[in-house]
Amino acid sequence: ATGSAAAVPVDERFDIAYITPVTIGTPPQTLQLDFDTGSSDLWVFSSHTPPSQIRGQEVYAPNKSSTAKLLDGQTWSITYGDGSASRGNVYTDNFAVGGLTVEGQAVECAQQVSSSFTSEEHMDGLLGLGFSTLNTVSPKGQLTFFDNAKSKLDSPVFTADLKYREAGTYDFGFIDKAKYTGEIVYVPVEMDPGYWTFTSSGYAVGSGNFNAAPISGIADTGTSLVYLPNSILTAYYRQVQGATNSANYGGYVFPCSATLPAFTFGIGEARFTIPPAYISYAPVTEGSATCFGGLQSSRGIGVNIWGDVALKAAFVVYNGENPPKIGWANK
Ligand SMILES: Cc1nn(C)c(C)c1CC(=O)Nc1ccccn1
Repeated sequence: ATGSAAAVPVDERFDIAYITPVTIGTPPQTLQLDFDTGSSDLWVFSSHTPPSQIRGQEVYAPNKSSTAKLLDGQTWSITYGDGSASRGNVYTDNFAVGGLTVEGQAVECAQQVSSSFTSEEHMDGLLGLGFSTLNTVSPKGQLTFFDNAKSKLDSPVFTADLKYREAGTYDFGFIDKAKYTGEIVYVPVEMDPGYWTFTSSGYAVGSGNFNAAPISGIADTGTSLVYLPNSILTAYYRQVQGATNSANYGGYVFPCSATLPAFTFGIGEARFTIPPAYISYAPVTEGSATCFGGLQSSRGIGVNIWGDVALKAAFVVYNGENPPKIGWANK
């Protein structure tokens, strides 16, 4: 079996996140979820979510699905690195992504969501594609959609083809040769503590020379920006007139009119270049002449994160074989 579904920017002006249509239950209920390789819970806005916390999101109503079953006594609670959080109870139901169906998928229903989720009106929940060891359901941890689907997939892989301000694709069970150029370069994945963690071979700022240095980090589709060691950030923003690391805005900002260099990162001998446009992420507030950078410091996070700003510069293969590996190709 295979599946394929669109990854649509939630806000076509800035790629804050990407949403993908899924169907849950019988008859099918369609929701738009943020596919997140940086976490492993599949949770949705639901009929159990307080109406005061819902602002336009679609909700999953298990009581309207003839195939929904409450997982009695199971609860979940997740807090993401940016402080956003949600929690609730758990049902199993039929779940499909782009023609690929899993029966008995654990669907975590939100009974509480934090304000940043309420304000993201087009996002009806998250679909975790990290390793199932990270799943927060207690006392019985649940499997991700990918882990449930894996045995029936033509190949135990999924791919992410995210794009700059336009719809991309998530494919399950196959690698579409039309989506990339050249060769896919694979590097090993360290699956502890449950992220898709790999090591980049180094970086270059603009047309500068390549700094060969191992940079460990996670390939995280659910995080908008790239978070790297401060030494790399200072090397980059030194090249940007008027750039400062602003305590006020919580990161590197610069005049939106500034000329930005590209940023290149290495995967083995291969090189991937993030164009300047991806790094001039967004005005700090609507209409401001100050822009927030797509490259930020990982200081205080504890892990480097290759988020959407980097992922959309490549075609990425998440290979769930044992041992897992991650493949990168230009496109
Ligand atoms: C780990 C981390 N620290 N900081 C500052 C950030 C932004 C992260 C990444 C993060 O929170 N990602 C996320 C958020 C919500 C849903 C899915 N992924």
